[in-house]
Amino acid sequence: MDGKPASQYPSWKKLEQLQSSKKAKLVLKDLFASDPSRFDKHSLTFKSSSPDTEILLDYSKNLVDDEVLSALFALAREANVEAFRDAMFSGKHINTSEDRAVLHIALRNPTPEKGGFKISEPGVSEVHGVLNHMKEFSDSVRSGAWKGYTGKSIDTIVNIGIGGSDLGPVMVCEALKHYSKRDLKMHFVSNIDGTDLAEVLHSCNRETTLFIVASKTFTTQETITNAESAKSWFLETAKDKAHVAKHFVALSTNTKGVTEFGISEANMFAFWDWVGGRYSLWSAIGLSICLSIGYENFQQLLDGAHEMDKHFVSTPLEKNLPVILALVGIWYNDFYGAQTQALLPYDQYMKKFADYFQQGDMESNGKSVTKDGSRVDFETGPIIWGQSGTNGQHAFYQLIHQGTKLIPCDFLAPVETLNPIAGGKHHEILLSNFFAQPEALAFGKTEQEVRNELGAAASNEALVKSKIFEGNKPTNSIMFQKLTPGTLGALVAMYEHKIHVQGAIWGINSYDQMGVELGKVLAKAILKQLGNEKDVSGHDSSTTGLIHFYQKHRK
Ligand SMILES: O=P(O)(O)OC[C@H]1O[C@@H](O)[C@@H](O)[C@@H](O)[C@@H]1O
Repeated sequence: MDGKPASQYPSWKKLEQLQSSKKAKLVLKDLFASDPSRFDKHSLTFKSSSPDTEILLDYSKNLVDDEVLSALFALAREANVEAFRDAMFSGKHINTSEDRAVLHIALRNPTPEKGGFKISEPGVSEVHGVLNHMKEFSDSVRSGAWKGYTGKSIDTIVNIGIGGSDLGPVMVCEALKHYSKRDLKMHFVSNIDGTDLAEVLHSCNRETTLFIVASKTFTTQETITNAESAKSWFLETAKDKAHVAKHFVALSTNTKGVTEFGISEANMFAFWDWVGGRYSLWSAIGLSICLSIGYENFQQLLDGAHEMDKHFVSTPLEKNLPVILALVGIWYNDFYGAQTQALLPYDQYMKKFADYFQQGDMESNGKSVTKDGSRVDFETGPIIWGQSGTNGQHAFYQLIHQGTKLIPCDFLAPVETLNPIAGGKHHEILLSNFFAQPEALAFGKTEQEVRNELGAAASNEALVKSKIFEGNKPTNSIMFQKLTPGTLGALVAMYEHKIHVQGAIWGINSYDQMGVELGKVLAKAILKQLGNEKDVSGHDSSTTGLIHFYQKHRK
């Protein structure tokens, strides 16, 4: 909690010993054979009544036994995970490098009278006022009452933002498309590459398009440049700058930047410096989500997340879903040398889930010094990747099954589909794959099984070897009833807290992102030198050569 390197905890040493002494014994086939109640022992259900949500976490297919699990829970206790969690929830400035509280949990917190957590930090009491503003505004746009500069209703939303000001809204709008207003087109522009904006503008009508400029700092080069270009495009026909107010709104913590851009404060939706970009979808940054699915559904998303917050705060570590995910993740990341973690949702609506948590996890825990500035002597955040099933099966699962790398995987699926087409046939096939993959990964196929299958062809030794599945590949399986806003909120919060717990154990600051700065600074300096070959200075020969090549060949 105080930045002590994790490798100094007694249980860390114990886990190292367990890994080397037990590795050969931690074989899923044997663990399941010797304990018929393994699933019952190592699966948990999260339930919440508001909104109605149930999530099953089956972590029985992990390379753990009771001794390993108890050492992992001991590690969490030695690292003061509970105290660190409580420090976050009470508004302590756990983002030490920036001296900030970390309070995305306050964004989905009901008022204390309605049972919310008591948090005293400037801004927290304003949360519900901003939510009301978001409700009023989104209701008015969705009902058609909000008119563009020629008196027509809005039929197209363009969210301009990048990183946390893009990925959360994109992921949630995609995940909850089933609940969306289908006649309101949603677009997201993030890249500074002009192609991103240009392609979106092709399908927009200036009279009926609303631009949301989403930027916590309102200084991000990509977003401000895209927003300026969108404004110029709009003014090509709207002409009068006064019309901007009907077509541009801002989501930001920077009132000055917003008003200087030409958006009035009345059209600004505020949030606060204690909301990290990658934790901001619950804040005003979620306005595009409200517009797409309506405020009631957005509120359900927040409520689902809050229910998971309550679970995280009040459940003993041994029954705590985010804690268990974090600990088994650490087991592979730090003791088995696993470099990555795959997120594999068997729900097409969740196709952006892994992309979203690439930022969520990798920007949070991609750190190599602890909070007190020591270089870590262990591995921190994993590489997060994945895509929706079954597409991944026909692309990269080969490597997970038979490659040389250990890839712990989380499989996620709904019991019920939102699109039961062909009498539910698609969903049954989808789920049969969801059940089959972790089974195949865990139990594999032996040489003998391959020989029996091949019959006479088993004389081809190379063929036999190529068909063996070693198995013993660890997975978590997560099932939920169906993808409702509340369930999605709970799932996202579960992974947020997983990241928090891992960061706490590693002693790193999960809430700053210094690693994104250097490239930005260098790009600004280089931009000034691009005009003239003679201005290019201060670089290595490779960078200079590349810039000169560009300058020589540009038209
Ligand atoms: O929301 P703004 O301030 O434009 O930042 C957008 C993104 O910028 C990046 O450099 C990171 O720092 C992200 O965490 C952040 O989400």
